[in-house]
Amino acid sequence: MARSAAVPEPVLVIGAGMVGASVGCALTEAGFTVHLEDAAPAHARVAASLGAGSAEPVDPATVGLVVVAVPPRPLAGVVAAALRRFPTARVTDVGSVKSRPLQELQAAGVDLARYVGSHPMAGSHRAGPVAADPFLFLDRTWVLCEHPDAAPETVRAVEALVRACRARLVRMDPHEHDAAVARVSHLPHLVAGLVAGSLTEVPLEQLALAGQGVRDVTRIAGGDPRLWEQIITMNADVLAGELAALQHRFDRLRTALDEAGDGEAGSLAAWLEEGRAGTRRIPGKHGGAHVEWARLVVEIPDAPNALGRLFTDIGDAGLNVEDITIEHDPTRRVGYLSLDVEAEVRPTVVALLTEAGWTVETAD
Ligand SMILES: NC(=O)c1ccc[n+]([C@@H]2O[C@H](COP(=O)([O-])OP(=O)(O)OC[C@H]3O[C@@H](n4cnc5c(N)ncnc54)[C@H](O)[C@@H]3O)[C@@H](O)[C@H]2O)c1
Ligand SMILES: O=C(O)C(=O)C[C@]1(C(=O)O)C=C[C@@H](O)C=C1
Repeated sequence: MARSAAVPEPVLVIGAGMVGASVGCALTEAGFTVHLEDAAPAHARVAASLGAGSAEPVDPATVGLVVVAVPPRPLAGVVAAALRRFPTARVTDVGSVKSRPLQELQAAGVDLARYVGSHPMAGSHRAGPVAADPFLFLDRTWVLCEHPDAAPETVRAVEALVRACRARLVRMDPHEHDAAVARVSHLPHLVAGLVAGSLTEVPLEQLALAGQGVRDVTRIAGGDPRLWEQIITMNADVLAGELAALQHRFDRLRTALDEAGDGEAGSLAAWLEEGRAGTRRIPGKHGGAHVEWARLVVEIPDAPNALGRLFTDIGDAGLNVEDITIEHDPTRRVGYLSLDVEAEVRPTVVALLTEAGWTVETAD
């Protein structure tokens, strides 16, 4: 992988957990020298063994960039200490909340010329270095939250970090950032927790029916409660307003349900339609507009290289497949490959594959 210029080296990642170790892996993969430090030294060692950098101490005078990837509560203290310990290094952090840590640093009178906060909008419900992924940030948004005291070279160093991790840079004021993540990250996490929490009271024989729907809605609720308690607490003021708006939606749902029970399904249909409209507003890949995928299922004979032939046929036709899943028929010696393609090209794909001799089932 080619090195992108201007990430000041060596880089020191403080907090070698899921995000820190992923930053280390991405930078190491891009050819940069990375050192790792963690309050739990075993985390730094595990991250190093996974290719995130070196767990050996670094000469403080040489450090070019410090990436602080610790939980939100200790974050400002760790940033302040890093500015003292590494006198020529630029410092950033990847914390999920941006206003409170900045306020804490400003209140402590820290000189912030060498610090600017940032936040990669990529993560996982898993914690610790074992969840590290060098491609975590690939084509994901990474928010840079500038403040008036940040020196231009500091901003440039963090821009270079984002580029080296192959993410897409977005600039936002810290307050604006916290308002946005309250809506697109923190509130969704709380709502997932509401649904998942209610599952603790569902009998096991009912849970046995769980399909993909409930898994999709609850996955993020599996995140580390110790981390999320800190994220939510540090953005609690903004979230209070979001919860009030949600309560209003909830009340509308109650009324719509009562009306539906009385044979008047109009407002329930409108409520559901609004939900669907919301899903369509979420940007698609590469930050582009939402794209509606259409699914088709191809029967794959249990024969040598059947999958290879299918992908050759798809590739020869110049078609782009967005996602695939494979299921095996329990009774016949065939498998079923589900292909997600752009809705508008589905008829073309069906026609081409049928012509090439494949048995294609469509949902219609
Ligand atoms: N989890 C996500 O999806 C996600 C995504 C983007 C940003 N973030 C942010 O990234 C940061 C790290 O989150 P994570 O998911 O990697 O958590 P994690 O629990 O996987 O890792 C945190 C690491 O920090 C270490 N640590 C804690 N206090 C420390 C201290 N004072 N000094 C040095 N090391 C310390 C822990 O031992 C742990 O290894 C948080 O601020 C979080 O808000 C998380
Ligand atoms: O994918 C997940 O598991 C996440 O929750 C990642 C997620 C998000 O809400 O998108 C969570 C918190 C972070 O601050 C950034 C990213």
